[in-house]
Amino acid sequence: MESIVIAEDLHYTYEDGTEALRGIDLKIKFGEKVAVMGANGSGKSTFFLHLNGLLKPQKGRVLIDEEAIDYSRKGLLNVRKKVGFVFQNPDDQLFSASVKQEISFGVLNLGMSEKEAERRVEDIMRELNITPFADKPTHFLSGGQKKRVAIADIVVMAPSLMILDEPAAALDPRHSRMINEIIDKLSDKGITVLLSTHDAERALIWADRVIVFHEGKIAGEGPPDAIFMDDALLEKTNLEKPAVLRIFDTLEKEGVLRPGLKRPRSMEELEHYIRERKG
Ligand SMILES: Nc1ncnc2c1ncn2[C@@H]1O[C@H](COP(=O)(O)OP(=O)(O)OP(=O)(O)O)[C@@H](O)[C@H]1O
Repeated sequence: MESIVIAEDLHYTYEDGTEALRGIDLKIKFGEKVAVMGANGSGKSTFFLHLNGLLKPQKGRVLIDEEAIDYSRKGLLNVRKKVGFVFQNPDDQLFSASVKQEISFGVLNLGMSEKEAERRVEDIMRELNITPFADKPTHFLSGGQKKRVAIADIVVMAPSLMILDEPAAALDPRHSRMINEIIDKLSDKGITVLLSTHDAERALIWADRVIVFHEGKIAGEGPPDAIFMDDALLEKTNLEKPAVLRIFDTLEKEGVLRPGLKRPRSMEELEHYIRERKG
């Protein structure tokens, strides 16, 4: 089985007449790291809500693990075991009294023994550096701590696919770094990760594939270095070219770097090219 997600011709219009999705066709492979980009209101969140059955397409269909979503109660439970969704705002997700109760809630409902559930919860809390505030009420946590708990809440359920809606939004640089490291660990565990972000630099470094939403459709998709060199696409969809590619472009055009070098994904790679040239 190679696709964890198949979306076929998804259409969705909200009650007030907003056409949020206007024909989305997409496949996501197991283990892929996918960044979903696009302006505010382009349909990213609406699309995500279709992948765990929170919204049902008005036209088209979604297959998870190559099976069409069954929207019965039992079918949705089955989908939600496979697809974990981390909301943009943790306050929409966290509702238990303490951090530990919050993270335990879902696993206890999976029907495993209390001992096994406890072990999983302890492991995840250690891994995500949550143990020091395990007994705190969730509403007293800082934004960065809440975000980690919201992620732990989902990882503990061992989903095949994790969807994160702007995971680093509103976090300071240290906490964004922490979240990025956690996301790397998810991929290392073999979890397919789909995230929305406005951070082009991060998408360039991290993603296997970037998918660009525009007015409820997919305006472009491909490896990040190709997407971010497509000036017409960037212009149309209001995306910024990452600084590292802008500088690389200029250095190449000005003859500072020899032509034909592979496009760098990070400032470190670009620095390496510049140093190599001197030496
Ligand atoms: N509950 C709702 N009722 C009516 N319209 C909605 C609702 N939720 C979203 N929309 C509209 O649907 C369109 C797509 O919104 P969506 O939240 O999917 O975009 P997005 O790409 O995730 O945006 P952002 O980057 O701001 O999170 C927008 O025009 C939005 O105003």
